[in-house]
Amino acid sequence: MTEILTPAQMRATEQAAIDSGAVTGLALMEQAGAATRDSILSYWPGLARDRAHARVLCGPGNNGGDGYVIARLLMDRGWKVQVVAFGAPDHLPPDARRNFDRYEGALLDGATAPRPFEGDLSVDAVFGTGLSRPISDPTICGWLVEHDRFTTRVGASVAVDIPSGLDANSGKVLDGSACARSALTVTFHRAKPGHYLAQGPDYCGALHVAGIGLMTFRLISPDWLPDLSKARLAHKYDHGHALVLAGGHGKGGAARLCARAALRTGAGAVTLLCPSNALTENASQLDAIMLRQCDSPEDLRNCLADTRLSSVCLGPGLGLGPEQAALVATALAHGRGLVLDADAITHLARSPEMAQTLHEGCVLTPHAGEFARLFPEIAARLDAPATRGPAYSKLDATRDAARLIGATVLFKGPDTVVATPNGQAALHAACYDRAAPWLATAGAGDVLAGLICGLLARGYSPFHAACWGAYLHVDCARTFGPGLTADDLPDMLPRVLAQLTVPV
Ligand SMILES: NC(=O)C1=CN([C@@H]2O[C@H](COP(=O)(O)OP(=O)(O)OC[C@H]3O[C@@H](n4cnc5c(N)ncnc54)[C@H](OP(=O)(O)O)[C@@H]3O)[C@@H](O)[C@H]2O)[C@@H](O)CC1
Ligand SMILES: [K+]
Repeated sequence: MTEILTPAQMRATEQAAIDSGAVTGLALMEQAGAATRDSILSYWPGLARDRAHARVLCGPGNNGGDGYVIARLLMDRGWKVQVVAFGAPDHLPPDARRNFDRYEGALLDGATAPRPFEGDLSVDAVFGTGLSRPISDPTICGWLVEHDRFTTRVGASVAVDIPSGLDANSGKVLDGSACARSALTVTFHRAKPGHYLAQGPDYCGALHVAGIGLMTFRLISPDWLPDLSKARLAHKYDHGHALVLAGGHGKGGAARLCARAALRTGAGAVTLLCPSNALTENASQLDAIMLRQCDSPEDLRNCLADTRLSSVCLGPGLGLGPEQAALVATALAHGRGLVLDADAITHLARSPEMAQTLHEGCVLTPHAGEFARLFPEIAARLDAPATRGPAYSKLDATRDAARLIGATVLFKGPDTVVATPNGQAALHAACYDRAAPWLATAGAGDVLAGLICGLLARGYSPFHAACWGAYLHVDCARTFGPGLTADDLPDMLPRVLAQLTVPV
């Protein structure tokens, strides 16, 4: 089911997120602008290559504010940009005014700017969901006619949130109003009824719905999982290559469990890296998983130089010495999709400098004890008795932790919560018909880290890899049932995936 929101519901959602402190209006506006830029670049790859010339029509409200962000972000990519501004800057709402001030490109007055525009892309950021009456101002009407003609003449045109003049609630052009067609409309968080009703589709062209980091908590459920089938004609490296670091001699079990899980998710290849003293032990227990020696950060750097490597997992059985701390620091410096579990989390808790190098490609998978070591204040707040409602929840704590540390956090437990630095969050509760008590077994966490690493290798985002890893983990446990040990979990994946993929 795809949810749509009326403009009033959307405003309430934005306001609730802002009031909760999860996000600021300015951050939402930045995300809206960035999402529009990304849609433009993916919809017209030719323009992305050529560093095109864009014109942005900016209105007197926050829709105009989005326009100033888009103008700045396109300029940052080397585009030539001009803004045609409507309304006095002093009357812009605060967030739009901040973005007006941050834009340093050409600024033309609507009354005097030349037209027609001979560039490559026209952006309509005149009015969005705040349209309250028909557009009758002759200057604005003239520019909307110009944008509409550009759509016919040139083709590459974008409406920000909704075509100006179209009512987002009904899809009707307000009586007597000007309204401009675009080739592409980029709306935020959820589509609105007006994108689908009445004249809406004729004016919108194509419709992109883009996330802007609005805090939505969702339950991780099978209807949300993608089809995890492998592409029919793809090469093994098209499905990614995961790297798992193992500890020394006699400590390799956890990393092998992790690597086997990563390979079973469908990653094209998995390599286990271990010190030379553990090569024989690992070689005797691995076949489909490749093995490579790593005795120093230099060895790891050499390995990471292979651009086919798409994700890395560190932590299970890794070890807590300074040599292993250096490996964690080296992996972090490489900026790839990275799962940090177990001992890697302890290294992060010991070194605030290292924690500062976490980036958005990282997923941390702490259990309660590790979470408390890494986020002592947040954990104390979560553990305090709930004396008043609404009480501080594991959802709140995970979201705060992710924002604080700048990486996706999966806070393990029977109630597993996943959150990203921008406030996205999801919950997988292994209770009711998803109860999996047999999952409380040694090594189960290593398998979870491997599932996430495998999904990251396949190209899923940190948030989705973590959410879907949590789901698959519980499904594997439930499929096996009583008597489960961690080694059984990866072997359950074929049956679980068969239920979730479309047969070829
Ligand atoms: N809220 C958020 O956090 C986020 C919001 N976002 C963005 O904000 C948009 C909503 O912004 P908004 O509410 O400021 O409304 P917007 O569409 O810019 O217009 C309002 C202005 O236009 C004026 N006006 C209206 N009709 C008119 C007419 N016919 N002729 C002339 N003037 C007219 C109106 O004047 P007033 O009615 O007050 O006299 C007011 O000055 C939304 O679509 C999305 O793009 C994103 O950044 C994500 C975060
Ligand atoms: K618009």
